[in-house]
Amino acid sequence: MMRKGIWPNVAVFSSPLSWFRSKKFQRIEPGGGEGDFVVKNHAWVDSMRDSSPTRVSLPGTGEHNSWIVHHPSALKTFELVTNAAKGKEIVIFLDYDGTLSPIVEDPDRAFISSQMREAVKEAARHFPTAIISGRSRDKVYDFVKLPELYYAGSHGMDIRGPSKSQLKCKKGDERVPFQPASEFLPMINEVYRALLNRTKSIPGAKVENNKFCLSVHYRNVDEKRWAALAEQVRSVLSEYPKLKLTQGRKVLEIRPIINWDKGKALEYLLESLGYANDSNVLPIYIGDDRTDEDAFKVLRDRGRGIGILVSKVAKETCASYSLQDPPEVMSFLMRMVEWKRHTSRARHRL
Ligand SMILES: O=P(O)(O)OC[C@H]1O[C@H](O[C@H]2O[C@H](CO)[C@@H](O)[C@H](O)[C@H]2O)[C@H](O)[C@@H](O)[C@@H]1O
Repeated sequence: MMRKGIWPNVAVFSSPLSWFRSKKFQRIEPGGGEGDFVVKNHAWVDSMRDSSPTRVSLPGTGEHNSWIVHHPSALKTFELVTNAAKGKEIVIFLDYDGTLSPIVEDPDRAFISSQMREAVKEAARHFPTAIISGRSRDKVYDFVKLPELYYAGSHGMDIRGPSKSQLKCKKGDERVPFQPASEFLPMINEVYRALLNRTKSIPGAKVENNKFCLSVHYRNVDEKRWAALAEQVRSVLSEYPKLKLTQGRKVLEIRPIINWDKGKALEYLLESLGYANDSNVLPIYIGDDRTDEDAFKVLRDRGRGIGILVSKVAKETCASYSLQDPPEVMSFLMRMVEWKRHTSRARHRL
């Protein structure tokens, strides 16, 4: 199942379901010697190709059917969700790309629809709601434009609460962002410039500065040039042992080696909201990408909370439910709001 990867300490998997079987694939530590870069057999191309979920088992296949039994649709089994939510304070966590907005070719044009914005706005009127994204906090805010939300940008390394909200952060002034990787800012900017320079000759490559982390996109790079792009990234990173590489959907993500991820951000936000060890709270996390697995895992390990993977195809995941795509995420949010209104009205009638 598992093959030697392109990057030092990264595994490459022969089937998409095996992506998630080891955490090793997500944690790609730079700094390995030239010999660690396994160019032979083009294993690295497989790794980059595997980050696209189009090669996985599709609905209707046996593999998908058995997967859906273990990760049922959160819409089709909505009652299971509301049964778990009865009498609990719900907190909603949302990923951005692939969850609130569809995956598109140009990362700068991954707009949220006005209907989705409205659904998120309504959700935030009834439940504390946060967006946890790999993008910079400012960029995700520019897309979503809802001041009433919590935003965690740079994979949770830049967290800020709503400016005008009745929600109170227990950790003090919610308007001061929490930035556990602030010391890495100069290094990230330096690496951003180096990557811009080293990848400019590769048509379609795009380097995105997400403030405390960077993305190198290869969605629009001819597959024949992926090797060249990977080599440039590897070579830059080999000079920065305090940075590591992870992979998302046709993107190489570079970030500081600190013990912080979307799962830690979720815990931080729950604590800030005063729900640290509260058995009366039910966090719901919805996301589509590998980095969201850190948050799903936190919920699974706590034994409280609901993880929902956005995917049309079977993938190994720590989430317990699934939704197919952003339109289904929107329907789910609207049903949560409808359910909340209904239960509040019923309570008032008592
Ligand atoms: O945590 P997320 O909010 O899901 O951010 C993860 C990455 O999302 C963006 O890239 C992805 O979406 C793009 C637009 O649809 C797509 O073109 C790209 O191929 C995807 O990887 C964002 O641009 C990255 O910086 C984030 O790391």
